[in-house]
Amino acid sequence: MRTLVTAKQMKAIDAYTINTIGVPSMVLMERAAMWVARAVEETAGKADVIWAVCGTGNNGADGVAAARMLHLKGYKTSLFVVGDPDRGTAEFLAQSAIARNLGMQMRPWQEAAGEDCVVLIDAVFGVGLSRPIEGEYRQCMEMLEARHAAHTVAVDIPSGIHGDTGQVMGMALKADVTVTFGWEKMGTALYPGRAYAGTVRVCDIGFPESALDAVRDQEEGYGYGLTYESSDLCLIPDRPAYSNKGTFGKVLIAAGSKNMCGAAYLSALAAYRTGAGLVKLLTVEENRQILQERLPEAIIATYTSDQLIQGREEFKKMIEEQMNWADVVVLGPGLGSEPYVEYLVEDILTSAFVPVIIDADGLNAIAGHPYLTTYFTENIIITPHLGEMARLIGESIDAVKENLTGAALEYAGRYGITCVLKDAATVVAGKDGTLYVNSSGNSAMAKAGSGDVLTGIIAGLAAIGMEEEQAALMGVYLHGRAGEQAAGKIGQHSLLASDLADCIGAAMKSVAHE
Ligand SMILES: NC(=O)C1=CN([C@@H]2O[C@H](COP(=O)(O)OP(=O)(O)OC[C@H]3O[C@@H](n4cnc5c(N)ncnc54)[C@H](O)[C@@H]3O)[C@@H](O)[C@H]2O)[C@@H](O)CC1
Ligand SMILES: [K+]
Repeated sequence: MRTLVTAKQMKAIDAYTINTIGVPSMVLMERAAMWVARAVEETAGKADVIWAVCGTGNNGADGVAAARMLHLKGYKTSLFVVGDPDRGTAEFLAQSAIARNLGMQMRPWQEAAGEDCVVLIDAVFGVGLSRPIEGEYRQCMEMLEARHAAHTVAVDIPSGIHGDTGQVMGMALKADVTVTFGWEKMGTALYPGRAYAGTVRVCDIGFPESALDAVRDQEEGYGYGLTYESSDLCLIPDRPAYSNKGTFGKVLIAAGSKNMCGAAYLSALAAYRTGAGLVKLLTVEENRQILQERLPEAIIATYTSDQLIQGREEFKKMIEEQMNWADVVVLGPGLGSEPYVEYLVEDILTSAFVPVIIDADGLNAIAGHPYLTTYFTENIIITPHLGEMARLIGESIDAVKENLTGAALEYAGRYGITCVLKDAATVVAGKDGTLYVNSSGNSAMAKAGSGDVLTGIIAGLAAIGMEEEQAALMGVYLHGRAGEQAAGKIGQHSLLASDLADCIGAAMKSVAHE
């Protein structure tokens, strides 16, 4: 499990370490610069020209210090400054004085035009970036972008990427390696920042772990972000030897509509592959035969759309019985948009007292009939993609994209539910402010049916005993791991959602304790 911090949190950690613990700011900076210099040395030869392009804040000061270290080791290092050097931070002024005392020239960035650069140290902005990049800064960064250095090392975060949201603030510089300090920044865990960062190295510069606790919950009102790694797969419960199919939970999947049964099939398959003991598909009568053929392991229960509208009370009773049977429910894949879907959603939400994972058309029904949110309980997990989230909150997709974590946290907090907001780096927000950013998976998973598999995985994990929020976090991670396994076998372009489901077992097999 790794911690992710926002820019504000990181600044508070800096301030606490310096002011309360008493580690001098320059000591932290010297360590930071050593890691940056080391990353440069891994690729630069003594004959290669290295540029350190530095803003006048502390990110720039890191850059100046790293350049000085490389200069002392005999590398051809040029120092360029963007912004007014006389108005730099105290650390920037101190680092500049040291560099000059050692005979280094600090030149305005405009003088770089016409010179060569093999390795670029990007130290224009760090986590202090707070507004779009314009004017001189933009001109400088455009010049750097056009220069196409063979290798770019970003200091802390690629300049131009927002430390909290990963958004490009007007423009940003692409890095091959980002050397970051203390903890990984939210802005390089989320896209597009993640695509700009290259390989992220988290380097220890002496922040004590206690700094994390000391500044927790400051400003934002919620804690740190987290992301899983391989070793966290061991959080998935064991399968006890003395057990039967009832031990591993019963999943009910309310999904599919006339001529649409693929989503229901994929969700059910994934729930079984994740370990559920019994999976029942609740769908329209037209789907019975094909689903029975595709997945004979599943129990099939059906209804007709007429039955639903005409005999509502009868229908409600049937739904209540199904809900009593289930340990976990999936609601939505492929349900379509017929008027009866609203009633189906209402009846399930009012009679289910177990975790309910709502996806796709289930969410669309809720977006179209907002009164349905009044039935939300803490058992609910919603799994919207960006478009579904935009519909749920009545915003544009772009607005959701600009602040994925904010949108997910706000919605989860407002209704006291778990919100899985699906994107290339999926975000999960819990009712109490848990914030997870996923690090597994790949673009091969961007295909129809992938979301249906995710609902099945989360349901499967809940069925084998994980608490709903944990099942959502782990489900997202495991889904990505299955995608990595499947793409490795089948290839990035050819992967199908069913391959993803079939690779869940291999992904789970990498559990440390197996
Ligand atoms: N002692 C410390 O405080 C440490 C700081 N560290 C470095 O310090 C960085 C943070 O430094 P700063 O807080 O000084 O901030 P930055 O160096 O990231 O940015 C400098 C300043 O630019 C201004 N600014 C923001 N957006 C702008 C825009 N669009 N156009 C023009 N100016 C803009 C802001 O006033 C900001 O304070 C970290 O990313 C890290 O690299 C590390 O050396 C670790 C230790
Ligand atoms: K930077």
